[in-house]
Amino acid sequence: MHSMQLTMSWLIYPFFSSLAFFLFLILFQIRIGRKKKKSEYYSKLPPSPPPLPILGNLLWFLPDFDLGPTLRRLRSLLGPIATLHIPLLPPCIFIMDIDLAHRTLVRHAAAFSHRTPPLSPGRAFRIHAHSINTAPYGPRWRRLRHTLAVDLLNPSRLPSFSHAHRWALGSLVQKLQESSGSSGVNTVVDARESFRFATFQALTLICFGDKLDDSTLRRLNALQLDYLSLTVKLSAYGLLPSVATVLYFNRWRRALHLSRKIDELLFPLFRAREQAEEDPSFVSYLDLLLKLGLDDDEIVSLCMEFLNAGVDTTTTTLEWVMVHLAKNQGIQERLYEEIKTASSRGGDVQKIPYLKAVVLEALRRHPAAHVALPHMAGETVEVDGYVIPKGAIVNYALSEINWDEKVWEAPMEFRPERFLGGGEADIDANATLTNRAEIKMMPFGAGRRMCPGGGLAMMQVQCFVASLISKFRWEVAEGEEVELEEKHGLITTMKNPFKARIVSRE
Ligand code: HEM
Repeated sequence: MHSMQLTMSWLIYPFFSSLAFFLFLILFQIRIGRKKKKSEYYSKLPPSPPPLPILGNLLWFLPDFDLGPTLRRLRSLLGPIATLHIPLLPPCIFIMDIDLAHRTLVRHAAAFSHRTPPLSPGRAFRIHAHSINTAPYGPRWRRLRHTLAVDLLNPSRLPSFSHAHRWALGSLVQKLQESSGSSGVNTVVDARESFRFATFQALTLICFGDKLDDSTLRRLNALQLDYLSLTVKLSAYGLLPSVATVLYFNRWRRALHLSRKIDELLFPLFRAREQAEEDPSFVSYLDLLLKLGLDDDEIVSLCMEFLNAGVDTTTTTLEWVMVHLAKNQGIQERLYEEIKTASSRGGDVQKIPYLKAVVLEALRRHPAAHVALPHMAGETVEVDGYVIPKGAIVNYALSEINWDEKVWEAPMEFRPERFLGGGEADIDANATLTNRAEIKMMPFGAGRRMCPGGGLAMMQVQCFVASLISKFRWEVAEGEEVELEEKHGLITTMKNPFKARIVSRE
């Protein structure tokens, strides 16, 4: 009897919840339909594939909601600006061209610097509730962003974080050396896991100001990973929070539990830092946040955003650089020689143009985010004869921009030389990361909402690559194929993690 009841509840529960969901969809569609008819703007929206009744263009995301192929099809069918109609959402505009991206994000900055409202305000999601990326465009966002982008991460302060990179690299290199045999050869290294932990370690020091002990680091790392994977699973909250709470009650409870565990770990760090003596040579993110008069919930949210936004994006960029260096031994040897020469002359390795070019090329070829965080039009704007109405969701397809054949020769090839003098990106490497008129790619976005951590990420990846190349020769593990296939999630990663063979150079 018990098992029968259980089976029935499993059958009935999804049936009624799906029925409720579709009824809601139909009612909502009718409501949107009425509004659309009223609005003259809808006839002037950027082109869209013919929408189906109720489902709109939802089928464009099938079979697996993989945005990469969807954007490519959309661009080849409709050109550099297109609309997709998704049930329950305002029109979703996709911009897939550098010039259009620049005109909207930089020239019409005030209109396009808004964000869509955060997923859900519930307790379980408060970690996302107070962050910079979800903050509405306005004075609070400006104050928080200034704290991160200017007070903490302005270029003149970046060198003060070099001890964080040295600390993390020390552990990483030791781990790699220990795992290599007496011959100095390590057959297979699961690069992603080691890189991720080292990146996480460095960012925790910049964030919290103290070197966390190994057990705290590992606990926080595990909680952060759990929280990120739940965030993906709970993305349905963006559409229908109340339905999602019922459908995914267990996940919602887990998010609540995780969020409490994170508090238990972080609150004592906050109290300890409040008591610590100030060190003018190194100010952490937490030091700055504590001075803003925010409450603990807000500080947890901002610290977790720092880690969530920084760790996996930086790790995946580092992984792609190392994959290409292992695959292209010529590029690796040239880089090694340049690093050796600069070090022997006592020069700053970070300033080697070829090193920067290699990292920029990895960011161009494999942007960690194929689409920037969604922007929202804060006012109605006309672009190239189309109307982007107030409230529309505006998405920037960074991968399509970075791989545009009109801008880049053989865009799918890995050619760091593009970023050197005389190369096709005929602006110096730094300029590609600023708001200059002549941007050719935008792995960090552009305009007022551009990634505030770009400089730190560049510095960290360059520093890690220089050290890893100086200590070891990186090869593709025997019998392993290097596939450049990508997997889309919160960020885009390598589909099959990189298995490397490393040989000590010492
Ligand atoms: C390779 C590493 C990174 C990449 C590729 C990357 C990329 C991006 C992109 C594409 C955006 C969205 C821009 C837009 O919406 O127009 C963004 C936003 C953001 N990133 Fe990064 N990021 C990286 C590292 C970091 C790091 C290290 C931090 C923190 C220290 C960080 C913090 C943020 C924040 C707070 C935002 C939201 C900005 C706002 O809404 O005003 N990112 N990032």
